Amino acid sequence: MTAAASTFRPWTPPRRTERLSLLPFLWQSWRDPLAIWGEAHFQELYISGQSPLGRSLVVSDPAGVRHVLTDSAANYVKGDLQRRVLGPMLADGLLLTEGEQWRRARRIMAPLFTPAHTTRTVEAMDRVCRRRVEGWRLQHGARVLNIDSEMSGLTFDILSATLFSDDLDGDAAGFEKALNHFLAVGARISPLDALKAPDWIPRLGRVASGGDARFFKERVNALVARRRARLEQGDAPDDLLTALLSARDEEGDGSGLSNHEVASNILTFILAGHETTARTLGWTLHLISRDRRVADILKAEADAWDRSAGGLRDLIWHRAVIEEAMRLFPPAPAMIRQALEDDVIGGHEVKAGQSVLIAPWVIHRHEKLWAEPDAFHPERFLPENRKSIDRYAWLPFSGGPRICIGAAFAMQEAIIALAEILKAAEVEAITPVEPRPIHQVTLRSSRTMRLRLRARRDQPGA
Ligand code: HEM
Repeated sequence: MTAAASTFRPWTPPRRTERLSLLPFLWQSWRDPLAIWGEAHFQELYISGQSPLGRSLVVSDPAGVRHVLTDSAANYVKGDLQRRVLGPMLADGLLLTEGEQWRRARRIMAPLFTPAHTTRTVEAMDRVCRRRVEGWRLQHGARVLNIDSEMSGLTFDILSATLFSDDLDGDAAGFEKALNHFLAVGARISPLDALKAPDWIPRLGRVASGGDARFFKERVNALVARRRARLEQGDAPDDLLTALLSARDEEGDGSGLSNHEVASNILTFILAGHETTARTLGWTLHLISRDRRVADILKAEADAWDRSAGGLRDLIWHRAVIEEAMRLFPPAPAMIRQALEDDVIGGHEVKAGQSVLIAPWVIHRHEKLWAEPDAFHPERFLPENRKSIDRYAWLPFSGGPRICIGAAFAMQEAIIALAEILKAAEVEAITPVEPRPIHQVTLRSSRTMRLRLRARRDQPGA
């Protein structure tokens, strides 16, 4: 690392030094699972033990992670917990299905998310980003923005424009409200889930958020039905929804996705795609607001970008800063897998049915895997340094066959959004108190993140 490298260290939650007994464990799992991690998790590559959830193995060794996610992926399923938490919304979408149902849907959808296919959306993404930045009217003075809601609105608008040509009934604000309520109330790990209580015992959070799930389902079902009708009339727009409805399982029996499958996947894209990218942008802007040197490098790079798809390749600092932000603040902080059969991972026995935890939050800040793990050093991800990072030590998008299908889409979107913001604005902190991460399905800020955006005065003609 160069002498001039940044040394900003974002606020890091305190780490436990003692074991949690059952009740505090259940309380923390519900309130904020980040508080469960202890000092040892960031020092040991395997932690096996009897947790209140039963026997589990926390795997942070890149070789062990590779074993679970890739080499022996067929032996590890997602398990009940994720399905119980997200099932009410996403039951038959790609994120939660398993076996042949998942394989067939992934085969059909994979060609729509390749980097080459994603490049076709650059212009639409850029249009949406410019519209949002112009809407801030920075020329009339600096503005303090609610970054959480601005970034959620932005990534929702991008999905809406690129996936379904803005054809979804209802405004972004309505969706954001329902989504926030669902994440804050419905999608928590209920102590009853953790204790594997039967489904007929109602979970309060899920009952309270039933309206959110209905709101989403009704809108998306109507969208799919409308589009199917337009396809039959021959006037459907050329976007991802049309592609989803037209795609066929060429390697299989040639059939397509049902309306229900398409609706479940649109909901999955909205939930898995817009919230994660919004949080990535929020944490990235927070880091930039605290590091003037990095901000200056990014502004120069953004100014040089001609808004072309080809020019995105030159935004190497943009990519590096976003990747470093996702290392420090992984939008999906933990993944759970359940072993189907007995196995051994890195010398540790795993019994059939046992849970295996892979936590990017822990792996990305592990003392054995990173130099200065809690410091913001985007240089790590510059092309000349990146090759020394183990593929399985940096997993914001997971790995193996169940790797995020939207990874190229999300990176492209985040880079464009950041470049458009920095072409126009300085990003400034408004208080020395930093936002604190909390794990609520995604890694969010425990209090609303606010930053000041000021029109840049150093641009030609400013
Ligand atoms: C920064 C943004 C994003 C992050 C950090 C992220 C992260 C992840 C992770 C970690 C997984 C694996 C979950 C697991 O194995 O338990 C995943 C899966 C998935 N993601 Fe993303 N994601 C992002 C953006 C997107 C976008 C933009 C889309 C769609 C437009 C998307 C759609 C999906 C889908 C459908 C899956 C399930 C894939 C499968 O199981 O085959 N994600 N994502």
